[in-house]
Amino acid sequence: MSMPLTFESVSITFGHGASTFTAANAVDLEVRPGEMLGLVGESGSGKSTLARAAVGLEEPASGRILLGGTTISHARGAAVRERRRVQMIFQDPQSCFNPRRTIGQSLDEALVQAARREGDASASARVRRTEIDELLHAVALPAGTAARMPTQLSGGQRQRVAIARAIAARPTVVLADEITSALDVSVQGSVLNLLRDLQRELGFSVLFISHNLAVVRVVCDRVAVMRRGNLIEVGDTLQVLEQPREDYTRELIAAVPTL
Ligand SMILES: Nc1ncnc2c1ncn2[C@@H]1O[C@H](COP(=O)(O)OP(=O)(O)OP(=O)(O)O)[C@@H](O)[C@H]1O
Repeated sequence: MSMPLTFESVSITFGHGASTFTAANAVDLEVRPGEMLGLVGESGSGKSTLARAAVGLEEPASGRILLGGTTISHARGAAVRERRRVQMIFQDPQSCFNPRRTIGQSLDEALVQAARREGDASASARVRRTEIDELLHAVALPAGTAARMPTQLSGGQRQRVAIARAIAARPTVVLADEITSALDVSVQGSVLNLLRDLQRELGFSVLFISHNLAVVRVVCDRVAVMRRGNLIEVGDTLQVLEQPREDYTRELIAAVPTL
């Protein structure tokens, strides 16, 4: 199902009173159906915080986040199930798996949740086992991976499983937060290609958070630039990277020798 993910004047703060820190300041941003939108900006500019709010890990102090017509920030009940159409993949794939569950159990849980949300009768365990094999195949891992524990996998393998789990949730939007920066350079490209191939095949949109402007240039349709909690520029990738409107964007680009 293709729907935009919309941030409407979203502010996110940490702390209280005089020590209140604004990590996101009235951000308006739309991730359009099917696109790959890059989100760039220096460390601490609020990129992760914004993404985390879309999956309920932070709560906006004001503004709201919508998926299609449904408000998914401050979500309760049915809206929480809707929000699972937004899936986040983190930099460190180690931390987001239950260490006591096999990979197969984690994928199974995502399949069951998605089936419930869609109102499908949850398929039998045998059918789900086949689906798990297919998911692992889609991310180029052997079926035997299902029986393994997260700690028994390499970083690159775990990140493939994280992608498989996101896909199992039948996502409308995938938030990819620095998903290759903890990986060995030799496997970064294959994980990125995998995400892009699956996006094309399944049609979800991606918010691609990255410090690597060279990669953003290759994979993203549009780019949004954040600075100190403010969204300062958004546009087509080539326009933003070749004819930036903001000095800050120009400085960001100048700091990357490979461009
Ligand atoms: N739980 C928290 N409590 C207090 N401050 C926080 C918390 N989470 C984030 N921040 C602050 O909010 C700001 C934005 O952080 P965020 O992680 O969103 O930045 P980022 O742009 O994703 O940075 P990076 O590129 O380094 O990941 C930072 O100054 C950070 O210190």
